[in-house]
Amino acid sequence: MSQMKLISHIDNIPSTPGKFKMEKSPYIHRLRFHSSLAKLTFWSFVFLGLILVFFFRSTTSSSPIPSDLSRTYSWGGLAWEKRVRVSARIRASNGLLVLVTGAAGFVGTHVSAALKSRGDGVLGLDNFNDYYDTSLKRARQALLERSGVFIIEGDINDIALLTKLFEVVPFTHVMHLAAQAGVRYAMENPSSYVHSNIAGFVSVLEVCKSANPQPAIVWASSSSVYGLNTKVPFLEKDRTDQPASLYAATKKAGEEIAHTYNHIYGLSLTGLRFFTVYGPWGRPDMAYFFFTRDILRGKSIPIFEAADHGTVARDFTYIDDIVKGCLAALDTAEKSTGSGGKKKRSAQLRVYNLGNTSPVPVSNLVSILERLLKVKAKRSIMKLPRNGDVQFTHANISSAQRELGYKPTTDLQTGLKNFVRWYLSYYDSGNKSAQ
Ligand SMILES: O=C(O)[C@H]1O[C@H](OP(=O)(O)OP(=O)(O)OC[C@H]2O[C@@H](n3ccc(=O)[nH]c3=O)[C@H](O)[C@@H]2O)[C@H](O)[C@@H](O)[C@H]1O
Repeated sequence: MSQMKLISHIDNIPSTPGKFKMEKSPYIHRLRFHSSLAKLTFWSFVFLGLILVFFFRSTTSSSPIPSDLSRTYSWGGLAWEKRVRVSARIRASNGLLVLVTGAAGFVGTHVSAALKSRGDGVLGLDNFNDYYDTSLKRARQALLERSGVFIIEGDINDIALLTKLFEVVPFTHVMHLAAQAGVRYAMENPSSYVHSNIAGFVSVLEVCKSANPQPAIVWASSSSVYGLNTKVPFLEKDRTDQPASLYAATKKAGEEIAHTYNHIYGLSLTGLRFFTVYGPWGRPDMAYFFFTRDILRGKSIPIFEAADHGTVARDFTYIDDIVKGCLAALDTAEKSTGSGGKKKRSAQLRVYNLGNTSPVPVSNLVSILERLLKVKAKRSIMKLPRNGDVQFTHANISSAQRELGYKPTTDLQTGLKNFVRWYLSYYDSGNKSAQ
C-alpha cells in the first residue's frame, strides 16, 4: 500500500517543475516504470540503511555494559612475547607456571606477588575496567611490575588472546580471579556480571580445555552462593539454590559450569568460596574501605540493620589468609585429564569455603575503625536494603583445613590495623585521594 503510494508520488512529479506533461508512448511508459522501480529500490535501501544505523546506535548507547568492557586492547609482537616469557620464567625447582586473571584486582595482586616470591612463573591478565578507581589498579600493577610480574591488558572474553598466551607459555595452572565483584552493583549493571562471571569464565574454560596439556584451574567463587540459607555455619554441601543477588547467581552458575567442563573435558577445577576478603590494597567499593574514607572525611556512614534491630554480620577474612588458601589450592590441584578437547578419565572437582569462622557485626567493624583512626564515626542506621545483601555469613572451614591445610590466623582487629596503616600511607603520600 505505501509502496503503491510511493510509486504514484514519484510518477506524478513533472521532470521539469511547472512544465506541461506530454503524452507518453507505452515503450517510454515501460522505461519510466523500470527507472521508477530502480529509484524505489535505491531509496528503499537508503531508508533501510538509515533504520539499521539508528537501531545499532540506539542499542549500543543504551547497552548497560560499560564502554570500557567492550574496549579493544592491543597485544602481540616480539617484544610483547618476550615480556610474557620473562614474566612466566620459573625460578624454583618444581615451580608452577600460573596465569593469574584479574591480576590487577585486590586478591589477584596479592596472589600474584606471593606466587612470584616463592619462585613460580607468573603472568597476569586484567582488563583494567573502571568499576572502581583505575589508578589503584595501576598502582597495584606497578607494584607487581617491580617484582617481575607482567600484566597483559586484555579481557577474558578475548579467546584469541587467551589462545595466544597458551601458545607462548604452557601454563600448568590458571588462577582465575577476574570477575565483576560487588553484590549491590548488580542492580545497576547486570550485564557486566554476565559478561565477566559467566561469558568470561566460559571463554577461559574453552581455552583451557583445548590447551595441550590442559592446566588445572583454581577460581574465585563466593560466600554469597549461600544466599538465603539460614543453617550456620555454612558447609559446602548446604543449600546454594537461593541466591539473593545476581552476583551470587552468576557465581553459583560458575560452579555449575565448572562441573560441566570437569565432566565433559576432564578439567581439574577448584572453586574457592571467599568470605568478605579485606586488607591492604583492597577494593574501594567494600564497606570497610569506604567507611574508613568517610569516617576520615566526617561524612556519615550507613550501617545496615536487619528487621527488628537484627544484627548484620560478616565472616570478614584477611587477605593473607586467603592467599595461603589460594596457594594451597594450586599446590594440591591434580592434573587435568583431557587432551585434544576430550576427557581420558575423571578429573578432580572441588569447592572450599575460605572464611575466618568468626562473624563480626558491622557495627563492631565500625567501632574498631573508630579506635584505629581515632575519629568518631557519624553512624546512620539503615534498614538492610533488599538489593542483594544477606544478614550474615559464617564459614565452616573444616574441609579446607583438612585438605588444604587452611588455617586463618588474623582477627579483624589485627587485619584492620594493617589495612588502616596501608590506607593512610597510600592516600597521604602524593596527591592521591580516595574516590
Ligand atoms: O563474601 C563474598 O562473597 C562477598 O563479599 C563482599 O560482599 P559483602 O560481604 O556484602 O561486603 P561489603 O559490601 O563490604 O559489606 C560488608 C558488610 O557491610 C554492610 N554494609 C555495606 C554497605 C553499607 O553501606 N553499609 C553496610 O552496613 C553489608 O551489609 C555487609 O554486612 C564482596 O563485596 C563481594 O564481592 C563478595 O566477594
